[in-house]
Amino acid sequence: MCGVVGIVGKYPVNQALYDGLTVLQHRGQDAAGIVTIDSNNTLKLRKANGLVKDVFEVRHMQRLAGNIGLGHVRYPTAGSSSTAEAQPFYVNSPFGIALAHNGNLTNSHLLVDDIFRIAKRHINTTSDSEILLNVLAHELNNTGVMQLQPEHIFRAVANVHRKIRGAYAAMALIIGHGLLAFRDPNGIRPLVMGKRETPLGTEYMVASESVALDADGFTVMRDVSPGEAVYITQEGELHTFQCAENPSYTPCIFEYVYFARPDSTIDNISVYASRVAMGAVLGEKIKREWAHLDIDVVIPIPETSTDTALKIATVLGLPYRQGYVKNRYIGRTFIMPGQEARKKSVKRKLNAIWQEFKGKNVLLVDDSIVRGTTSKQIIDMAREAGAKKVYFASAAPEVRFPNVYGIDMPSANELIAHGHDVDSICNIIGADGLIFQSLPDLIEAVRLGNPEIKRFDTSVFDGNYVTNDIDQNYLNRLEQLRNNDAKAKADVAMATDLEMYNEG
Ligand SMILES: O=P(O)(O)OC[C@H]1O[C@H](OP(=O)(O)OP(=O)(O)O)[C@H](O)[C@@H]1O
Ligand SMILES: NC(=O)CC[C@H](N)C(=O)O
Ligand SMILES: [Mg+2]
Repeated sequence: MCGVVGIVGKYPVNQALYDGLTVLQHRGQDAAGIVTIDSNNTLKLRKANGLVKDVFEVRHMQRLAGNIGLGHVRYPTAGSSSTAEAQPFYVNSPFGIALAHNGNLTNSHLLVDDIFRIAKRHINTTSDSEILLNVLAHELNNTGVMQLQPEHIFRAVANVHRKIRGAYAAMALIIGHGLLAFRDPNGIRPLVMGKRETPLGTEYMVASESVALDADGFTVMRDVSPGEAVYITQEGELHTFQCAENPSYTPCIFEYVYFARPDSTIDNISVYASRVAMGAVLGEKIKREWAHLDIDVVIPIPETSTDTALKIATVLGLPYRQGYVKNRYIGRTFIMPGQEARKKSVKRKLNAIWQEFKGKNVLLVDDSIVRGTTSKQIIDMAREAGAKKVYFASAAPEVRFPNVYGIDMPSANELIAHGHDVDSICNIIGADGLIFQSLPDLIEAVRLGNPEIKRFDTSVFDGNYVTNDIDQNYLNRLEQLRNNDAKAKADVAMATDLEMYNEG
């Protein structure tokens, strides 16, 4: 998952972009970048590996001049983790365009050849986002005009929709024009727009999550619709248009389970309320199926599961205790790039308060069990702290299928639930009992917030991919490209291609 933010303002936007990225940090911890257009119509870019606070020093911020810009935090799902694939990407023709992308294209392997043959465009990295930028650039070029009008831009986006598949919430700065943002026709990844009034006029902002708008004092106008494009000219005129032929509203349900911040509202659904609702339905299931168990206390696994766990405790009429303390200086473990890093970080990140465990039957609650890295270690910790019995509940169903839309779960074999039933997962993680939310219950909990959404992308749970273009061959290829070994090799290889991107 990545986070994107773009602003067309009346004042310098560097600080607001930085602040927006800081509150989207949970969506990507590997790299960050900002690009602005200054008063000479020059793009100013800074991107590097690392957290937002480490990537941008004062000298970089001073360089990022201008009233219009965009930013990105990266969690790689294609290519490597190297700086060369940090975003935004840039192409000089037509006009000068810089692009940032959240999501993952599912036909990028088919597009590279076409781009070279038809558009004579060279792709220098293995990032799907560089491909997306070049497809967009080619379509903008094909309009044949020097000064693009909104209809030219929207026609270009319509053609991009026709050519690319997969998930994309993307935004581009076009020199001499403005900021363009668009969302894939299934609305898999989130995108929201807002505005802020100033003495010099209205400023607009588009971002992955509403929390970025809150942080910058923008009010939410609405979500960008699946397939829709939003174009804000450099002068601050807003244009929107539905560019997809057959849009469908099928957002990724995993945003609500894990990715998004609870204080965000995505597609009119409060992430926080959806997590509480997940606790309500799972609490009822536990009541029905585990009535015979003697649970003393409900303990969340910080951070994401806390809202769900509190609700479960309320439904069960049991105490809720913060039995684990989270080290606030360690990031999210799941979105770390390699399994070794993830494993090591769990113990550095979480520590048990033994008094909450000693002699008790505890029910641990997590939002999801994906590779089982967290649950296994956390259960060991509970036992070491003296727990008598350790039961485990997951607010999401078993994750059995790879994700192809911007979450880095490329290989079914890395998933603990792949090929295992609940009893054997329970054995592997070492729990005395394990219960999962059912998929219909999860969907119901999230849909409560917006019943107009008829379907979510639930592919990691049921293997039904909303873009209808994923077959076993695709999944095999993905697995080969992105299993742990392949990723490590790609990182080493790309690291030697970097120098051209490495401006200080
Ligand atoms: O089964 P696994 O492969 O371990 O993945 C699932 C775990 O990873 C995430 O936590 P993370 O530490 O990333 O973030 P959080 O602090 O937001 O919960 C998630 O909340 C689960 O705890
Ligand atoms: N998680 C994402 O949205 C990743 C975006 C893009 N596919 C990349 O790897 O950079
Ligand atoms: Mg967690």
